[in-house]
Amino acid sequence: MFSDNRLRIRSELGGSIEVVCGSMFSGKTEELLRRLKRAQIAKLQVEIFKPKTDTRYDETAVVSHDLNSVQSTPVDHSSAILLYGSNAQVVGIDEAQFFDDELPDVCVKLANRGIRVIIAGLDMDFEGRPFGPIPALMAIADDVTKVHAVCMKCGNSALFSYRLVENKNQVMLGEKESYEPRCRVCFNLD
Ligand SMILES: Nc1ncnc2c1ncn2[C@@H]1O[C@H](COP(=O)(O)OP(=O)(O)O)[C@@H](O)[C@H]1O
Ligand SMILES: Cc1cn([C@H]2C[C@H](O)[C@@H](COP(=O)(O)O)O2)c(=O)[nH]c1=O
Ligand SMILES: [Zn+2]
Repeated sequence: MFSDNRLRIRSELGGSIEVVCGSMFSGKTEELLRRLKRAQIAKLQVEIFKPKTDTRYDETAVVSHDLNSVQSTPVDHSSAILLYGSNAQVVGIDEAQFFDDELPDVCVKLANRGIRVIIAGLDMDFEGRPFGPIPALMAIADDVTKVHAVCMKCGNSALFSYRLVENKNQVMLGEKESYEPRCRVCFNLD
């Protein structure tokens, strides 16, 4: 399991960028919430953001598939995080794949101010293509954690999000009715 001790010490010195990525249902939001909860227990000032467009479970809260949740600030552009996150010691960002291409620069600015930035998002879309700013964030991160779901076809480790409905738009909000996690073999079956 990821240990945040090393990064916590580093963040006191100069901030850091952590990325939690993987397929849908792989536990990205749970892992983000776990790290943020530990920061809150440590009495650090925590601010959480998500894209305004992500209204799937709730307009404002970040909610995991197991319905654990925490209040957040929905923003329509990554630059707003610089403004609203200015007093934070730890900034959490969920569903980061939906943000604009300025998000990596915003995260670097926050980290350079001494802030620990924890980002969760899909690394690949339903076609297995890199999704939004996540690949660029992975490149500049201090630490990248790739989590895996369970393949709904065979039970192996899943890294892809298979879309069950006919829709070719890259962005299509949904959950179990529209997507299932699959391993590489099962993702390429049909
Ligand atoms: N196929 C699956 N593989 C793993 N976890 C699953 C699966 N289907 C449902 N879950 C549930 O989803 C939870 C993870 O939810 P969440 O953290 O919101 O994932 P993510 O943010 O990566 O989509 C798991 O703890 C588990 O209870
Ligand atoms: C693969 C894929 C997913 N989405 C959407 C579907 C969900 O609303 C979110 C992912 O949420 P999770 O917390 O990771 O389960 O993204 C999409 O718009 N396009 C895609 O290709
Ligand atoms: Zn499989």
